Amino acid sequence: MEELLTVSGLSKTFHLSKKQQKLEKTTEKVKVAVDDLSFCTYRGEVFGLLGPNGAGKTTTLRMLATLIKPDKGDALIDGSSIVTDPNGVRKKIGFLTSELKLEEFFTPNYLFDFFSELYGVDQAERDERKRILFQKFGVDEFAEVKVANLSTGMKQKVSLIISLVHDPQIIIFDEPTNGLDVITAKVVTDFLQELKAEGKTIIVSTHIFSLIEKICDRVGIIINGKMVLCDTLSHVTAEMPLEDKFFEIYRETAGEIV
Ligand SMILES: Nc1ncnc2c1ncn2[C@@H]1O[C@H](COP(=O)(O)OP(=O)(O)OP(=O)(O)O)[C@@H](O)[C@H]1O
Repeated sequence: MEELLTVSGLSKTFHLSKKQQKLEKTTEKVKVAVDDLSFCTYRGEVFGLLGPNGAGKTTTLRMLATLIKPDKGDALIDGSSIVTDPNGVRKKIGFLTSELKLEEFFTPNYLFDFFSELYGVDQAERDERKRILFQKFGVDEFAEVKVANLSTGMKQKVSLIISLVHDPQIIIFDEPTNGLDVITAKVVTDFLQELKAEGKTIIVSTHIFSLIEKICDRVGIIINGKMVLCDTLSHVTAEMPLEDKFFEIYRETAGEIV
């Protein structure tokens, strides 16, 4: 199996403002969000990063997507380093987060073309990809409607499509079904399975056990910024269901659940 993503000792600490200290209910001035994290992802697999709120999933994926820099460590994505070659990484990945805000004034059609041009996608290729993706997600009817007037689910579908304009081989999704209604969540989950069938490598973060069980080949459990278990889903669930295993590990590492 070929390692397509190799994460080595990634760490990220945030300085907390007074307001953040209050929100986090702490007097500590810093927060270690990601603590010496290492794992790998093989070509063509779906890797799930599972963890509770605040575990460090989003921070990890934002570092992999080169949106923020690690304090320590590195990750190689298809040979490109997130530290020394962020532009190389950006060409190879698609990054989607439920927090992605599309510019409300523009239409899906305009945004697709805009981002395709940004990535240097050939026009014929762009039009064909747009036709397929717009049809698959029912965006064609809304192609000329301003983002501001789209429903939340439709906005999320457009964000997903936009993240794929350059047909990336590696797709990084932060909480892909967060905030979606059940129908849209299913469309997105089914699509992830289609992408996997096409041979794409997918990294998803989630706190939803069923999503991991449905689509992931391997899973990494992250608690308090540390990777506490990383293995194939079949190994992790050999003795008990994923949810039970997760809580067993959680009690061992973070203490009793209150
Ligand atoms: N920009 C920031 N400044 C200060 N603290 C931050 C910042 N971003 C994240 N954190 C803190 O780092 C920790 C990890 O956050 P992160 O968003 O990575 O967790 P997560 O596992 O994605 O959680 P969730 O499921 O709630 O999104 C949290 O305590 C969070 O409050």
